Amino acid sequence: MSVSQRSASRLNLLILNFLNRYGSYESDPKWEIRESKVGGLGVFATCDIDVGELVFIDSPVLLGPRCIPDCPLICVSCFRQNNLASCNRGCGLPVCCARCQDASAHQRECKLIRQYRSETLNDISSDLFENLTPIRSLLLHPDDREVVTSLIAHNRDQHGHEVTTLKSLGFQFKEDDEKFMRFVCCVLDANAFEVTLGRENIKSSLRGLYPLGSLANHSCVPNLVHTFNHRHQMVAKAAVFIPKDTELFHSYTRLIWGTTTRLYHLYKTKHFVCKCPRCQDPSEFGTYMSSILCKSCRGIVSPLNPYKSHGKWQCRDCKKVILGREVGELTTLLGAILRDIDQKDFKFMYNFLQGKLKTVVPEYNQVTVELKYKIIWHLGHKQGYTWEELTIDLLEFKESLCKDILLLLEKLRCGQNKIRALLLYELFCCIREKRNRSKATSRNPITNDMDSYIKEAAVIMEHDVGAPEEIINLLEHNKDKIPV
Ligand SMILES: C[S@@+](CC[C@H](N)C(=O)[O-])C[C@H]1O[C@@H](n2cnc3c(N)ncnc32)[C@H](O)[C@@H]1O
Repeated sequence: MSVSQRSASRLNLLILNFLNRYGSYESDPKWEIRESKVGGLGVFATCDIDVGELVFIDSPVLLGPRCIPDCPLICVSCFRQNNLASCNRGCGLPVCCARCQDASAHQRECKLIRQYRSETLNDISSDLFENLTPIRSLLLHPDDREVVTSLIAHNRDQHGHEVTTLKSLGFQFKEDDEKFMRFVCCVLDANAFEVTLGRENIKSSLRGLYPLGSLANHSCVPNLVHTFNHRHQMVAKAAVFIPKDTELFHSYTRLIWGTTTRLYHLYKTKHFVCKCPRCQDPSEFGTYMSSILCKSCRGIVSPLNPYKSHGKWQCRDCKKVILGREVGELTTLLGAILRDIDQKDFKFMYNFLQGKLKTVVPEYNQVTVELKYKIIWHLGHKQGYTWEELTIDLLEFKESLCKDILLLLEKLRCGQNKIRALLLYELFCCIREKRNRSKATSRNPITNDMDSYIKEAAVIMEHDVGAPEEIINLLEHNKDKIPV
């Protein structure tokens, strides 16, 4: 499709037909594709949408492994991780059983691979596995090909390297196929989502191209929350109340990153400068997530202009001005310590959080927030710190960290997002553990908020294949009791 044909009305028709083909068609959709003020086309609400309400369900037009170094291997048919062996027809892709090996979709890609690379492989090729998704695009039905061709593509040098890797593995593609695959790589880089697989012991995830999902633009104050269900469909719900005619936004970055990091990440990966209300506010809605503390008076130092992180930063209290370079150096140093921390023990994390960090950055600085997040996932989960092993003090410490980050998310106007759901569940587990112990020692129960925490978590994570098992069971067995 040429650029001039890329009109909103054409895209509406294409996407509706696509959803129809894949069984997620709605007779009265709550969305419409229109020209966006932020960039190109976007998706808009055609009616008021309540918080938590379903906005759309989208199917992947293309789904396959992610192209990241050392991506954990999974079966290319069923995406499971167990009993992997190389396909015995010699394509070099991992499959888990004869049924997956004989699945028609795999047979087609296997044949194509053997056609394009004469050498047969007896072992699994992880290079081929990581670069399989563009090969899959050659097998698209012409109608789906038209959908892919209608999506925007990034055209910088960094995109399309997957095809170069495949050629270095001995693939000799027809010219048209190579051109199309390179284009698809550029479309994937502009639009693809990371798709969670959900099984708790699977570390891998997929790369999926969701036509409707990908037409929604980005905001760091998103009004959509999306999850993936067991059929790998994207389920988009309203994270906040969305009035009619409002543009629908996902977040393409992590919500608990500060503005400097988010802007850099969005520019590097998606090549645009976000102008959302959070990015424009030097205080980030009063959270000061990118800020540091003033060396002179311990006041909060924030950028005069968030879009010039290397420009001038000023202390809110003593008004002293410093250069962004100084802030950058401290943030880089703290970031490096944080990255290293996985190997260190809990005591180190605890002392760093309660000690040094408090003297150099404000309480919601992104490094502090990331460290608190790490500690939350350490306590109750890691060896030596399982729920039963935690002291009451540690349970209460974890509880306070969960509440702290939930408050931050509220300040950031995030609504019903996935981090909120996970934190609510962790909070529920803390309080349940405390209650169980107080029962054992016949003291009175401490609190009874726990039911509301798990219920809200369940409402947010409905349709989420990555939800904790207890939430999935709750949704399956107590449907009537949960106000979904
Ligand atoms: C997944 S696409 C979104 C749909 C796109 N607007 C279109 O017309 O197809 C991502 C691209 O949209 C643009 N975009 C998304 N959010 C944006 C924003 N907040 N500000 C500016 N451009 C944005 C950028 O070009 C980005 O690379």
